[in-house]
Amino acid sequence: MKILSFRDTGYERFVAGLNRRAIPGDDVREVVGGIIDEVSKRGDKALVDYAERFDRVKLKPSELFVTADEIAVARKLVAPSTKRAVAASLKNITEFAKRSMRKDWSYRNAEGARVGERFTPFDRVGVYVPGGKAPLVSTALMTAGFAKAAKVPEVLGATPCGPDGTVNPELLYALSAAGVSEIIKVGGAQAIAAMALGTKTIRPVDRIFGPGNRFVVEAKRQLVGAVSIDLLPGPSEVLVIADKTGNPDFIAADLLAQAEHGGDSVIGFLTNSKALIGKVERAIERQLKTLSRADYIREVLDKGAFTLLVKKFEDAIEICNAFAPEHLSLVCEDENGWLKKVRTAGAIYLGPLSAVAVGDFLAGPSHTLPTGGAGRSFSGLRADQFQRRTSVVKLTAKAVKNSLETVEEFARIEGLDAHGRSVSIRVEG
Ligand SMILES: NC(=O)c1ccc[n+]([C@@H]2O[C@H](COP(=O)([O-])OP(=O)(O)OC[C@H]3O[C@@H](n4cnc5c(N)ncnc54)[C@H](O)[C@@H]3O)[C@@H](O)[C@H]2O)c1
Ligand SMILES: [Zn+2]
Repeated sequence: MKILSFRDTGYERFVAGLNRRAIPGDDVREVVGGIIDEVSKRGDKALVDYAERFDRVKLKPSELFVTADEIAVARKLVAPSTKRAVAASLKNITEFAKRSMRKDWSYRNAEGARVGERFTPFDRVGVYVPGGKAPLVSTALMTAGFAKAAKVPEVLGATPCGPDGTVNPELLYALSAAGVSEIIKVGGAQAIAAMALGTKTIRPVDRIFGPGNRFVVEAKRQLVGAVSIDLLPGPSEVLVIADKTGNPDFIAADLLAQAEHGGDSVIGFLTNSKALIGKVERAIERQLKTLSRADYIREVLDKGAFTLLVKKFEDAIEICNAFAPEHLSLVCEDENGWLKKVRTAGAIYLGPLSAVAVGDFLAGPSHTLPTGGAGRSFSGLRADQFQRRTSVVKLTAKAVKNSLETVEEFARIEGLDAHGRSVSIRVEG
């Protein structure tokens, strides 16, 4: 793990580099552009070819969908303890979603017109669940669970299948428990293209949700316009900010948990306590010995982890706001005071006991969060993103009359006579 102190040369440059913009590289942009093009021209045939190339599976176009039988088998295979865990997580998700959903409202404006907003669920959405490295059961819930809470009638799930053509039964169970109506065994950028553009067998959706690797994220970005999207949730990251009160064992555990997410993970630890850095390092070494994937985690830490000794605690908060971490663990005295100063983090875990993993699986807010600096411009996935918004305007005779003078003035300036007339005619009549 890289360790830098504010006294070191290179510190300023490193910190400046943490002020990121989520701009994809040329290579990913081109690869994904090509995939979208192929799917739009060759539809299901392209999906079958990419499944063979990237997921090493031979499928026929008729085998792209998970069958009702496969779901039924998954339901039987899944252990009661898994069913309980899925239910516990869905319960919190549903309650959290209910509270963040937008509600219809109206009021009378200055001229006496009734104006308001109406919210209706999207008709058909797509939910991508990554499947490249692990069956992300929790991600199925943290996306589709919100669609269900918002009462979206049609939810198309997409996830890559294994070389034997099957999808992990726990994942199938979770998708079905979260109310997904159809599931395609398609991964990567090609899945996003298929959901956005449609193919012979796959009907297109109105909006696409869910995280993925850089190919998935880039496909969502390129297809905005054909569909809308939730956000750009890519490879996971954590920033831990602690003062001298930080518990080194807990901090080490969170950093190791984050590293477990894999190759592209970014893991940062910021503190104004030099003593804590040494303690956390030793705790990491101690805990690594007890973990089954120690070698792998060590590699991820070497590649993506950094520790910074900042001069003042507020420097850490400033770096955090520039970095816009997906997850922030904030452990310090006066945590509520410092909390107010954090603006760009996707999700904040407050205090020593708030393990990020509880948010990953259970707490209620979606773990689908902006990464790569996108937290400056996007928020995490929310239930109200599954609602389409429409405004409603209703005029009474009095409101038309009261509106006339202002409308006529705008109509005159903009040279739109017919607009003025369409209102005056209602007053005269
Ligand atoms: N930000 C969040 O909220 C959040 C939540 C969960 C997961 N994630 C992230 O999602 C990611 C999941 O990644 P993953 O790879 O395991 O699964 P994935 O399903 O996103 O990607 C697998 C697919 O990528 C495509 N692919 C692989 N190599 C390719 C190549 N060279 N060219 C073109 N396409 C290629 C293949 O089609 C494959 O099916 C992780 O980085 C994880 O951190 C983020
Ligand atoms: Zn995690």
